[in-house]
Amino acid sequence: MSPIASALTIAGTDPTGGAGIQADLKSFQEREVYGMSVATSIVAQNTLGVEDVHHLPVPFIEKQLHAVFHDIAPQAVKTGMIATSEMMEMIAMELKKNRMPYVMDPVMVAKSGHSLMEEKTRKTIQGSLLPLSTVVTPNVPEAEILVDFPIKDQEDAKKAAKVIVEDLGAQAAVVKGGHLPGEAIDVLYEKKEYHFFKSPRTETKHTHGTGCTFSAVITAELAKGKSIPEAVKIGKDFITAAIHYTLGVGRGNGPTNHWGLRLQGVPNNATGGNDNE
Ligand SMILES: Nc1ncnc2c1ncn2[C@@H]1O[C@H](COP(=O)(O)OP(=O)(O)O)[C@@H](O)[C@H]1O
Ligand SMILES: Cc1ncc(COP(=O)(O)OP(=O)(O)O)c(N)n1
Repeated sequence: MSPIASALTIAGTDPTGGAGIQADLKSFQEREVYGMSVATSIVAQNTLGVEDVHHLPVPFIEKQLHAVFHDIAPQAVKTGMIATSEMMEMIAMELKKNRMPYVMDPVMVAKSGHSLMEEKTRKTIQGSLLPLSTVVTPNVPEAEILVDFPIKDQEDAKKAAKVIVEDLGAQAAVVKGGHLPGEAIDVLYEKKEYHFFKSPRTETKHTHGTGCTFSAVITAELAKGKSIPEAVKIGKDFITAAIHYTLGVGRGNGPTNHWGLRLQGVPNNATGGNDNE
């Protein structure tokens, strides 16, 4: 029997289940990867926005990491919301001791506009976690902060992905295109090559946690031994379906449908979810 692939998410929480470690665990499960999670910050949020944030003490986050690493070794790890430099530096130390494929989703601001990363931490990321990362998955606003220039179109996105790899030290970078107009096109730069992942844009407000879900699926696929382009392709297909087959829950920006990919080809979407045709 082949060993069970397992993945670890190190991120904040979302009690309504659409983002953070809750979304990551749903994504791991959908990809048949055993999911584990370490909480960094407890976030009181829903589809309408963020009410409050409680950062866990760094030693307690470290204890959670040791509890995982001393018992069930993950084959891949991702980080999501890491709010403070102190958290980031401790996590970087732990990831240096436990080397494995590492996806960094540089969560900085929630879709509601609430900051999820302290201002000074935005620069810490470049000297700590970014050089350790196998794949970095910034959206356009996050990429603009990392590379310190505006990203207005696909050419800028290509330039940013290349800078994140060649100047900032990531092994690969995906600059996601959800915040740019037109089709949803993500640009991957890896091994001096570009790969483009394109999907029609679904006109919907229910895109809460799209970045979390996308990066979690990439993590799950890397845990199963897929190449970076293969993992990103599956992540793209997964998030495209998750947005398309929206659940329509929540009074604000609702979550995506983590079983959306299973609905493709199912007549009348027998297992729930609305078809965003
Ligand atoms: N309305 C949409 N329709 C289809 N795909 C989308 C849509 N919005 C975002 N995506 C895709 O979802 C993923 C997340 O992208 P993006 O929204 O840019 O990141 P984030 O969720 O971190 O802000 C990317 O693969 C992007 O192409
Ligand atoms: C705990 C936590 N992590 C990440 C997010 C970001 O989700 P969202 O606000 O939907 O923004 P995207 O990055 O997915 O566009 C969050 N809200 N909470």
